[in-house]
Amino acid sequence: MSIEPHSEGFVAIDKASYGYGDWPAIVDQVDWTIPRGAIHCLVGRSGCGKTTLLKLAAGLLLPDEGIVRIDGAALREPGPQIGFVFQAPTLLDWASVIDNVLLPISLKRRPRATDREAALDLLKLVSLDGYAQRYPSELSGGQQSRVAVARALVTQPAVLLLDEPFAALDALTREELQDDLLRLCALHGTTVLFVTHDITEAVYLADRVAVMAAGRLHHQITVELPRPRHRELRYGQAFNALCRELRQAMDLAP
Ligand SMILES: Nc1ncnc2c1ncn2[C@@H]1O[C@H](COP(=O)(O)OP(=O)(O)OP(=O)(O)O)[C@@H](O)[C@H]1O
Repeated sequence: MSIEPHSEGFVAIDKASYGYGDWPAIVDQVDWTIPRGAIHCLVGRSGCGKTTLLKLAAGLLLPDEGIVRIDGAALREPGPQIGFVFQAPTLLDWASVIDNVLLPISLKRRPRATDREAALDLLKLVSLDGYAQRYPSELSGGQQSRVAVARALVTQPAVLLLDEPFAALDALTREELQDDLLRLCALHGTTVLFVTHDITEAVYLADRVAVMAAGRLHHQITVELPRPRHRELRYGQAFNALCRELRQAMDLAP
């Protein structure tokens, strides 16, 4: 299947290539656009270049060729319009949960009462009501991931980039966090690019899923399942057919 860029995109990756040092390109001529408020997932085998593409979309790396645009403006460095969630929650052990959530703000200025209220609201939305004064070591892995999601959203970024954020969690906790994420992103109209190894996670979350192999996007599927999404969806025929199609695309990719 050929990959046609959409004519409009809030996140627009245009013929982007990137190689580390003198090595061959790890991301190779990738075109991808994500409309405002859409959730796109990227799947692919280990080492195919997913994280590198995500770093290009975050402005953490600059493409050797091509360009990344956010809302029409060329991306030259990470900015407040972009939130990032990594695979490990990377919380500060010595700071309370609320101070961890407020970190992106306190790196720039003193948090105000309204920032604290926003952080407490986010904690409520990720089922951590009453945990604000706890410390990361007192939380389970799933709770730490919830704090990391709240922290990424505290500045209300227009774009949220996630790199296998729930990979280390058990299946039930992962499903709960997927629901939390969908709820939060729908609330703020956040545009999302989510990297995962998990085909069912990709289909459950996404409007569109791309398969990456050897630095290129080889296949894309549109997920036309209704929103808001509910757990029962995972047992339906349409859901399973999409998972099968994605699996086949991954098997066929070089
Ligand atoms: N800083 C770096 N310097 C040199 N090579 C790198 C660097 N970071 C990544 N690579 C190489 O780039 C390739 C793609 O890495 P990347 O992390 O983008 O893959 P990935 O698809 O996210 O993998 P995974 O699913 O295992 O996280 C790999 O071969 C990796 O060894």
